[in-house]
Amino acid sequence: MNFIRKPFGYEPIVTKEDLKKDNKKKIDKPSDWKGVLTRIWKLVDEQRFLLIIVLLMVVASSALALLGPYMIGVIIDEYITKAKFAGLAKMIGILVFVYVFLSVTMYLQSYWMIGISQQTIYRLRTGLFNHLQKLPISFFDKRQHGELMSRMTNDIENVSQTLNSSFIQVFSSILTLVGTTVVMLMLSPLLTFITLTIVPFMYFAMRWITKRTSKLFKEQQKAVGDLNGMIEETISGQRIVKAFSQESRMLEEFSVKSDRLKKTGFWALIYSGFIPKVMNLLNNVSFTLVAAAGGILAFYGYVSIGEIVIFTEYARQFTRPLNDLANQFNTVLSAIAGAERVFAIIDEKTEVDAAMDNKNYKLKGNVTFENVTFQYNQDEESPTIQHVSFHVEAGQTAALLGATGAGKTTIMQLLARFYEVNEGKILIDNIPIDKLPRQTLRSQTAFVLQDPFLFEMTVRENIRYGKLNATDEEVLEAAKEANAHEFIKKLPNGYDTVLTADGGEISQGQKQLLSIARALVADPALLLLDEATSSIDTVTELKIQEALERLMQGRTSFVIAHRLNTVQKADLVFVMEGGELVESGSQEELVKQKGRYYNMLNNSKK
Ligand SMILES: Nc1ncnc2c1ncn2[C@@H]1O[C@H](COP(=O)(O)OP(=O)(O)OP(=O)(O)O)[C@@H](O)[C@H]1O
Repeated sequence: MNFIRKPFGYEPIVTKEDLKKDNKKKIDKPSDWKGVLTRIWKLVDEQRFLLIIVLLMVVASSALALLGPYMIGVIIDEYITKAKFAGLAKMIGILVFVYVFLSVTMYLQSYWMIGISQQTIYRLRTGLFNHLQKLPISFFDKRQHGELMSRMTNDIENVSQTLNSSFIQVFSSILTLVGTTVVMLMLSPLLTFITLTIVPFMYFAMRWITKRTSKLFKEQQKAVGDLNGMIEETISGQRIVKAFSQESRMLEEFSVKSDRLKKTGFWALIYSGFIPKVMNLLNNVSFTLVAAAGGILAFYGYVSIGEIVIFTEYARQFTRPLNDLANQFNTVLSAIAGAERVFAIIDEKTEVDAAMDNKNYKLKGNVTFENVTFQYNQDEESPTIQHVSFHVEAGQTAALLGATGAGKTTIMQLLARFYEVNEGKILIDNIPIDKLPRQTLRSQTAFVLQDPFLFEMTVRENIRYGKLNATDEEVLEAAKEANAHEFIKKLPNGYDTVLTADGGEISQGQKQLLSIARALVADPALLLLDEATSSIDTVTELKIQEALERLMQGRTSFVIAHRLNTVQKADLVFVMEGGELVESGSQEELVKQKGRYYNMLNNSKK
């Protein structure tokens, strides 16, 4: 049976069964909250002095919040009912001062706490980003980009929000609760008992509501995530949507998701809207009870009118921190869980270079593979690369051939030390690759990929990405050599044209030319090229060929070749099959062997 009835034609969202299930699952909880809190504390503790001031401010504001109502009671009993108007003005003056001072302390505590939390978050965020930069490619292989983005944004934001407000709120709520109870007990245990009778009702009412709202808010978040995912996909895949005339189907799908969001949003707001109303109702009941019981007690002389006023004020103050604590509980837990996920990434092992002896080594470019075997995942049945051995002299060009999935890209990735080999050795200039610091190796290696990645910055900066300290002249020179200068000149702002992310407004061929210019600026000893397969017009293709030939001159180059022309110009040809190097040698040697390369050659001529 559905739990929520159906006004306004909206379908019920939460059922009793859902709530039962949800109770079992519970919310996003950290597994080691003590460890996480200790680490957050270490970050916050860097600003210990400011933190102590904030805590003193919280103590001061909680005390002032207690003092205000107490003074009102005293003013009524000692001045108004006794008609002592002479000292009244002074007392009112002090009372005003107390409330002004209360506001000042509250403002200052949140001002300084926001400072502390922003500084803490800044360090956490920078630490996380810094760490991400040092993680091996294999780490990124295993994770979805969206998930990592969520760590960088949502989880960090969650921790930030909690530090901003929850820290002060939890501390001041506890102080207010304890302080109010103590003072109330001192004034009248009986009225205190009457005031506290409201607490269990409040607890059960809040539990009833939050059980439903937390489920609904989670549903709403999921619906928002689904909808955003779909919007992102539809916008980035707009060409495909249009090409396959899928607009109406996308619209239908969108309507379903959007409708789901409308319904969950409706119920989430309806239920959360109950909270202040129920609290208000219970407050008023408490107020009435205290006023009625207090009136009777006052009639018999057990309490004064001033004390009743103090009690009614305290009764009101009492419910707020209770409510705050209940609200903060889940927020704090989910922030700790978020922080735990952030710390889990920070604890991931980075790429460490054991040896730094060859830090300034200048590569010549002799490359040797000695019986190399490599596997991306240890649980896979057979290795991706098996017993591969070859030698390429400095300055030579080696063409890699083979069907899709044969392992050509993997050879390149191993050469850039994106992954470590499982067996065998890779030597560069006779130095084992793991004795060359990655930075030294990669700064002298350039990749030119089929679909080069361009950043959302100017053309000039995109080229300079290969060597950050390159002068404008060097960039210009590289662009000219890469045959890119002509088209760059025609862009709206020439070299200062800002490209959209991934160079959406320039052609595939032009992207290639830019990436060749980028490689030329870097002046690498080792070149790793993946020739474009996409059809590029003959003029651009010739330009690319010419630029590549210039780029390859005097450098050791590995080319995943898709054109016969490229293969024929190579000094060595490697044929890969199922992760093995099945043929290797010069053109002539392989033709003579009449093996796979020979067959490929004949097939391409047909
Ligand atoms: N990051 C990775 N994690 C796990 N397996 C991978 C990874 N990258 C590639 N592989 C697998 O390794 C094998 C070799 O892939 P590789 O990309 O080296 O082939 P390729 O010869 O370059 O193919 P293509 O010409 O299609 O690019 C494939 O079976 C592929 O699925």
